[in-house]
Amino acid sequence: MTAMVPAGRFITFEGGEGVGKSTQIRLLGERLRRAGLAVRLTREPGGSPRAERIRDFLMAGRARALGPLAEAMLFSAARIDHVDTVIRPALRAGEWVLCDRFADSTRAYQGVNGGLDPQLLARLEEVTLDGLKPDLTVILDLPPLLGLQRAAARRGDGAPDRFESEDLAFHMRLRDAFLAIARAEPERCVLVDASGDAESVARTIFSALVARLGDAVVAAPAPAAGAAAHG
Ligand SMILES: Nc1ncnc2c1ncn2[C@@H]1O[C@H](COP(=O)(O)OP(=O)(O)O)[C@@H](O)[C@H]1O
Ligand SMILES: Cc1cn([C@H]2C[C@H](O)[C@@H](COP(=O)(O)OP(=O)(O)O)O2)c(=O)[nH]c1=O
Repeated sequence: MTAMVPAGRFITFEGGEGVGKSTQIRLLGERLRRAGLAVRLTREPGGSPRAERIRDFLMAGRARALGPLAEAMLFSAARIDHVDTVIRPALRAGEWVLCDRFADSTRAYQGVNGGLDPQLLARLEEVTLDGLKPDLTVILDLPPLLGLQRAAARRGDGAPDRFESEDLAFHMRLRDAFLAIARAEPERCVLVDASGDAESVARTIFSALVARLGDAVVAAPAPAAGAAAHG
């Protein structure tokens, strides 16, 4: 008889450009590993070999000419592979999956991007996720100009990608779209002010996580002596 593995937890990070998602995922991942949990960091679009190929196409802006609906479908196609081949198997194996962007990014970016019927987008999300729902979604909030400045500083001389190059009005609407998601689903989402330094934002996120999923964090097996905090 095989021992029952407790199911993992699925935590997604969302927000506009340069809000600090990658930084915070890394910090939370390190902290959860130190607590003895098996942690998997992943991202969208991408996260599996097939989805990464779709990512390259999307981020180069090559799907833009196909129009907003086709672009939304490509993000969803990448997500189906990522969910099936990475996220669900990891959760079944008891891992804590931390994902940099997920379905809320399609709601916000493709919703703001243009003229799509919200009901159609909602239906697309439903068939794409097939019942999968994050246990917690951290929405990082920052004034768009600040996020774009952070993203530009990170990029250096490189060209802005498909959505960084949209105008400021787009990024203001995007912020409102994420705030609306946080308001509409308070049981799933936690809204975090991302304007502080990385360590203080990380502390806020960890407190929220303990408040929402505390039992699971506390029930984690103690890390083995000398265990690496990464890997
Ligand atoms: N709290 C913070 N304060 C200032 N700079 C930050 C903070 N968090 C991240 N950064 C920096 O801002 C840039 C974007 O952060 P990143 O984590 O890559 O954001 P995202 O994944 O949301 O695009 C990086 O250069 C990062 O080092
Ligand atoms: C997952 C997803 C991302 N996106 C956009 C958001 C980002 O501009 C881009 C992902 O690029 P990425 O380099 O991961 O950006 P960031 O560091 O801001 O997370 O794709 C969508 O438009 N729809 C989606 O469903």
